[in-house]
Amino acid sequence: MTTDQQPEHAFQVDLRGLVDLLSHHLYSSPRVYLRELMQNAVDAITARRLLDPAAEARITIRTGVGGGITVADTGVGLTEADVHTFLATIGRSSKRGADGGLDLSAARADFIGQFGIGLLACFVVADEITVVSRSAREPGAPAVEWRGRSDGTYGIRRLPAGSVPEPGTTVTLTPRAEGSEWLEPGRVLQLARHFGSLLRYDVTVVDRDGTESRVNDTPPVWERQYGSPLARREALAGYGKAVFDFAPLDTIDLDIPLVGLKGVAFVLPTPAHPTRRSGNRVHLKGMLLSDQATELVPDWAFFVACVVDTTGLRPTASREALYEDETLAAVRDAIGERIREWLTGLAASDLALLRRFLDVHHLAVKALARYDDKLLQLLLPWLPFETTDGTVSLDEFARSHPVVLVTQTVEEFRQVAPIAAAAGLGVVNGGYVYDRELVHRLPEVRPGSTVADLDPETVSAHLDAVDPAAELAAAPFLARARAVADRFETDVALRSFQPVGVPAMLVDNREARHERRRAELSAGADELWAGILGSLSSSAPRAQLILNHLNPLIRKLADVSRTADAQLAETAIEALYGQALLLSRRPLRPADHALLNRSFMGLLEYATQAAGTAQGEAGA
Ligand SMILES: Nc1ncnc2c1ncn2[C@@H]1O[C@H](COP(=O)(O)OP(=O)(O)OP(=O)(O)O)[C@@H](O)[C@H]1O
Repeated sequence: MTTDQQPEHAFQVDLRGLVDLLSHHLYSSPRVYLRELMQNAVDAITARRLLDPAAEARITIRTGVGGGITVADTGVGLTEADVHTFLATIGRSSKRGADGGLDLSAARADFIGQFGIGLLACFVVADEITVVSRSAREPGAPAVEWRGRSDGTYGIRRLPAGSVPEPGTTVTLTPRAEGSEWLEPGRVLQLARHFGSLLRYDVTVVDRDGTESRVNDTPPVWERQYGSPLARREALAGYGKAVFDFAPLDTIDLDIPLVGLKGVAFVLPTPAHPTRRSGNRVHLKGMLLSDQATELVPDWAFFVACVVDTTGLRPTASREALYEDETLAAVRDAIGERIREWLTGLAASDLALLRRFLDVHHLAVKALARYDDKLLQLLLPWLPFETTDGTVSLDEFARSHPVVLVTQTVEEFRQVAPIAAAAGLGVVNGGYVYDRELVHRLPEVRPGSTVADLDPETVSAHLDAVDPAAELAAAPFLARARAVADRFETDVALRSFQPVGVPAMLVDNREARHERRRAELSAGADELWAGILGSLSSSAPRAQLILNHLNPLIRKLADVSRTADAQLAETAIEALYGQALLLSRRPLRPADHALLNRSFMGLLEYATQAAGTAQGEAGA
C-alpha cells in the first residue's frame, strides 16, 4: 500500500487574533497588563532569592517614558537561550518545574505565574514590548534585548558587555494608539497600588520628574505588632475603612495555615442584601487577584467583607477569580467555621455586640437560618420577633411563656394580640416573611419548648365565660345578633375579656376565610369550575364575633334590645361587626363595604331622629 504522506507542519499563530481573544474574552479590562508585569517581576525576584536569599528585592516602575512605561526588577533575569524558550514561545513558562510540563503544583508553590501567557496581556496596551535582561544564573552570559511586536515578529540581540551592570530585567512598553490611556502616569500609579498593595518586595513608581511613590504597605496590617489588643482592633478597623469605606461593626481574624491564608473579615455596619454580596479581596502571594471574590465565604456569611492573602489557592487563567476546586471549598468551610466561632463567642461573652449585630443583620440572618442548621442553632434564640411582650428575642420570650403561640398573618396578630396578652397568652407575630417557619423550629434548638399555631378557638377558649344569669338576660340581644351575623357566615358568643374598651372582636383565620370564599365562588360558578373548586373544599370553621360583656356599650345594648325596635338592634349589631372587621385589618370585600356604609348611615339616621324627638319634646 502506498501512502501519500505530506510533511509535518507546525501551527502558525496569528498574534493579533490571540491578543484580541485575551483582551475581549479572558481579561475584564486592559488594566491587567500592569498586574502581569509586576507579577513577572515578583516571580523573577522569588526565583533569584532561591539562588541567593540575600539578593536585593526591588521593583521600579517608571512612567512618562516616551508615552510608555518601564518595569525593572532585580530578579533572576534571562539568558539568550531562556529568551528563546520562554519569551518567544507562547504558553511556555519557566515556572512549572524542571520539565516545564503541566505539573502546575511546582509553580504554585513559589510563583504567581504559571500559564506562560501573561506577557501577551501587554500587547493589549502596547505595540511593542522590549525586554532587556541579564541572568543571575549565568552571570558571565551577555545581557540580551528581546523586542516583540504585536504583528507577531520579534528580534533578539546581544548587548555589549557592561551595558547592564546588575542581573535583572527591564521591560519597556511602547503604547498602542488605543491603549495609551492605560499607560498615563496617574493611572499607572493607581493600578500599581490597586494590584500591588500587599506585594512582599518593595515596589516604587517613579515619574518623569523623579518623584517616587511607594506602592506597597507591608507587612499587611494583620501581621504587624501592636502595643495592645485595642490598638490592633483600631488599626484593623482603620484598614477596613480605607479599603471598603465603612467602619466595621467588628473584625474577625482569619488564619488557615493549610493554604497559607491570613487576613481579616470585616463585619458590615449596615444591612446587606443576601443576593448583593459584598466583594471579598483575595491576594495571591500579595498580588490582588480579585476584589469581587464572593466564592471565598459561604453564602450565609454575606454580612462580612474579607481581605485575605493566600499562597495555596489557585487562580483561573485570567487571574481574576479563584479556581473552584476542593481546596477552595475547604477554605470556604473553614472561613464559615471561623465566623460561626465569632458568633458563638459573641453569644457567650459580648451580648451587647451580638444585639447590635442582629439589629443590623437579623432579616438576612433569618433568611439564611432556614437553610443552615448550624446558623439556626446558633442564632435562633437571639433573633428578635414581634410578640405580645414587644419585640424580644425568642429565647427570652420562650422563658416566660411555656407555650409559644404563633399567628399565621400580621392581621391575625394585630387582631388578637392585645386580647391574648390580657388573657395571659404569649403570641408571636408569624406574619412576616420567615418568622412563623423559624418560630416553629424553636423546639429543635431549645428542647422542651412548645410552639403551636394560634387559632381563633384557642383565643376564645381563654376568654372568661359570662355567668349564666347574665347570659340569659342577654338572650334576646344575642338571638338578634346571631340572626344578623349569620348573613356573614359568622357565629356570635358573649365573653368577658380585657381590655374593657373593646366592645367586639372578630376571630377568624385566613384559611377559613379562603374556604368560605371558595364556597361562595363555587356557588356562582359554571359546572367545570364548580367541580374544581368543590374538589378543593374542606369544611371550614366559621368566623366568630365575640362580644365583650365587660364593655358598657354591649351591656346597654343587651339591655335596650329587649325593648328597642328590632331595626335599631340590627343596625347596632351590624355596626359592631363592621368595627370588629376594621380592627381585624383584613381586606374588605364589596359586601363588607356595603355593610359599613349601611350601618353608619343607619346610626346617623337614628341619631338625627333622636335629636328631632328631643327638640320636639323640648318645644312642647
Ligand atoms: N521580569 C522577568 N524576569 C525574568 N523572566 C521573565 C520576566 N518576565 C517574563 N519572564 C519569563 O517569561 C516567561 C513567560 O512569561 P509570561 O508572563 O508570559 O508567563 P508566566 O509568568 O510564566 O505565566 P502566566 O501566564 O501565568 O503569567 C516566564 O515564565 C519567565 O520565564
